[in-house]
Amino acid sequence: MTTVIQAESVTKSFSMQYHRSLKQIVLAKARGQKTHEYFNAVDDVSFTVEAGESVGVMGLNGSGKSTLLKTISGVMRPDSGQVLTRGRVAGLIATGAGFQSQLSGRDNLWLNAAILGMSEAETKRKLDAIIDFADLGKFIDTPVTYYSSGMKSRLGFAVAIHVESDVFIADEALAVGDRPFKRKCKQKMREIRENGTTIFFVSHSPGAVKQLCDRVLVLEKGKLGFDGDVKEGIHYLHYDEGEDGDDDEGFGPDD
Ligand SMILES: Nc1ncnc2c1ncn2[C@@H]1O[C@H](COP(=O)(O)OP(=O)(O)OP(=O)(O)O)[C@@H](O)[C@H]1O
Repeated sequence: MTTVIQAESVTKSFSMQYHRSLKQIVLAKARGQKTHEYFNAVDDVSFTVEAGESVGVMGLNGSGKSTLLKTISGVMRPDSGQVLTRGRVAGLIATGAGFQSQLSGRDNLWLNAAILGMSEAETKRKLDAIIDFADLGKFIDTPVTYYSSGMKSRLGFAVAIHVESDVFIADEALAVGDRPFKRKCKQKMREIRENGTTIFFVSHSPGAVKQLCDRVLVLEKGKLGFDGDVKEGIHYLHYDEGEDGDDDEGFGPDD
């Protein structure tokens, strides 16, 4: 087995600001009050992912999922611990990250492809497929500044999903497209998985995680609370109770 992601005691902390203006900060300091506090968004998280595994990352809002994803993609550095990855890591970390709003969708496609490490030849080869996947019609040649958030998401995802990668990482919260688009993304992610690409997928949707993943990590206030079987992980989170057990959010179950 080949390890493609190795996270060792990964910790990322942020500061929580209590005041917005300089005046408030100065007043608070003069009164001897705290102006900010540090907290661990990701707290001493360790795990390994083997090549070909499809791992879901679940947890309540603010539990550190996106932050963990960013440390794996290299967008953020852990404050302590380390993340080692093998091969090309690509995916959707932030909708429209790196988009230049005054440039057209087509120009941004080239730009985004370059940012994600695609060569000119690779982008040329896949251009039609990416444009076809984004399905933005004439809007592909209008400035991105006029795009809706869903349209940006379509373009970002279309590029990311066509990058040949060893590890594909995706934050489902960023796939804000409409239902047919989500269905298309889900199908594409299944294909990627069948091709043997390792998947690291942040989701709130038990249905999507059950369909796409063979293992789940559950984060709790930045700590790794569970690592193992998908059904057990969903049960650990109590996401299998009540009506939400088989939701159709995100890339959820087939329609
Ligand atoms: N750049 C930042 N600066 C300060 N705090 C941040 C930053 N990014 C995230 N946080 C904080 O870190 C914590 C974890 O955030 P994160 O986005 O990783 O959570 P999440 O599990 O992905 O949440 P959600 O399910 O709501 O998307 C939150 O308390 C958030 O406010």
